[in-house]
Amino acid sequence: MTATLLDTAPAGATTAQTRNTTGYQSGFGNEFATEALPGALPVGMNSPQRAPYGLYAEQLSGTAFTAPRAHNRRSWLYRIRPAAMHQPFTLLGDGQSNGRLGAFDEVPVPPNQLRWDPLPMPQAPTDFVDSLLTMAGNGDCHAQNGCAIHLYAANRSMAGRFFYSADGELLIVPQHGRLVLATEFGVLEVEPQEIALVPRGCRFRVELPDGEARGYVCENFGAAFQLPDLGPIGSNGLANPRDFLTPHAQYEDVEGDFELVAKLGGRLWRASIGHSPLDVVAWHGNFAPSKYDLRRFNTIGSISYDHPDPSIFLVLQSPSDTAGVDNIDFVIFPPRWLAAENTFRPPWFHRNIASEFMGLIHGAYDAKAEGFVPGGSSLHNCMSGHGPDAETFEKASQADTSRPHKVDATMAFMFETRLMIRPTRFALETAQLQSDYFECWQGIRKHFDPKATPEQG
Ligand SMILES: O=C(O)Cc1cc(O)ccc1O
Ligand SMILES: [Fe+2]
Repeated sequence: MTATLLDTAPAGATTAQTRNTTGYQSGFGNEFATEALPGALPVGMNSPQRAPYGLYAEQLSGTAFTAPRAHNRRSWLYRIRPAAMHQPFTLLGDGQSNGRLGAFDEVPVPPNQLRWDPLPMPQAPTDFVDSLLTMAGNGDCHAQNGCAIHLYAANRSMAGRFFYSADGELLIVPQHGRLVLATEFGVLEVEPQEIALVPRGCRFRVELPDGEARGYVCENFGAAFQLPDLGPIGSNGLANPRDFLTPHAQYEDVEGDFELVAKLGGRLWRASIGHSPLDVVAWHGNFAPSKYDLRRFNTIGSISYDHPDPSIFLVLQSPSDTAGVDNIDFVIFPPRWLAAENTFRPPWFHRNIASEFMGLIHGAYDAKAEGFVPGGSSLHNCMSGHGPDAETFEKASQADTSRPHKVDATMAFMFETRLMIRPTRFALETAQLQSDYFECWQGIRKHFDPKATPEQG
């Protein structure tokens, strides 16, 4: 958390739009320092009377000024024009993309298990921001707790348009198609099986190098995601800090009739802006976007008996004010060996205090034989009974557990939250909702035989 890394673009990189191809800076939440022009970062102070190259110095804070040092996040940006320079914001349409965004307090929360097919790709040209569709959420962005869970399915790059969310940090989980996130801090390229973290307030544009893209977004209203403590696991394992990659500074010196879209209070706002806000020539600090390849996760599991709690698959946590009870846990189910002996190896039947929104990036999920497809979603709310479907139960309860088995070619994930997850009206009314999901448990057979010996199970 303390390394200071300084990188400088090669001298002469003074084109209006720099394109940095030197990769990324490594480490989760490091004190980074990066400049696209040599000497653009002031030395020894943050706010000199005149910043180098005629740049404006601007601080972006991600935590309260007085937050404990270990949690304090802020960056200093040296930019061509300050972020304040834009026309006044007005609501973008109805501020909710015609009801597609936000509003997870409109319908009662059903205790039913819910599952959805993937969103179809749009017919009309639709960029990332316009495509955002809220499936569920909880807490309150005004109170900075809880989250919103959105899907995106876009077929057009954002052009002359920039976006930021003041409501929350964005955890973007691509499922289909790559994304180029051109941010104030530099450029992140992410593909399915990678994730991106965009800090609250960070302005960015989403380009689609494959022409279309689909995925999931968890908008974290609460404390920024952090790596979990490892306890007895030791000093390595799960998601290793060095695998989080942050861009080098990269700037655009471009003027035009552009649009800045802001999300605040669950509404979208638009302002005209006469220049690209991606004009940060140098920055330093620990509040910056990053990406992480989920395939680098060091999965740890049972090598004796019993299926472990899914907290063993925790990638990132947004803590709440209660220790160990997170606002959000981001958990993955990556390829792994199952070795537990005499054990029912897939996820067990369960009801949890926490609520679970799941997505599938590719492959199949080991608790469901069919119906949970890549790009699809499921929601099992607080105390809703769920677990393996009938087919999975029959197979796994008869399987040979004397040998390890590889769960391969899969990547599922879960946004698990402390608060119950409230689906939107859209989520409950869309044709993608699988009305027959409950059927997957109806074929479960009664095996109970009070005359059997206990060993016969
Ligand atoms: O419901 C699910 O499939 C997620 C899950 C997986 C697991 O291995 C244990 C508990 C749990 O909620
Ligand atoms: Fe579960």
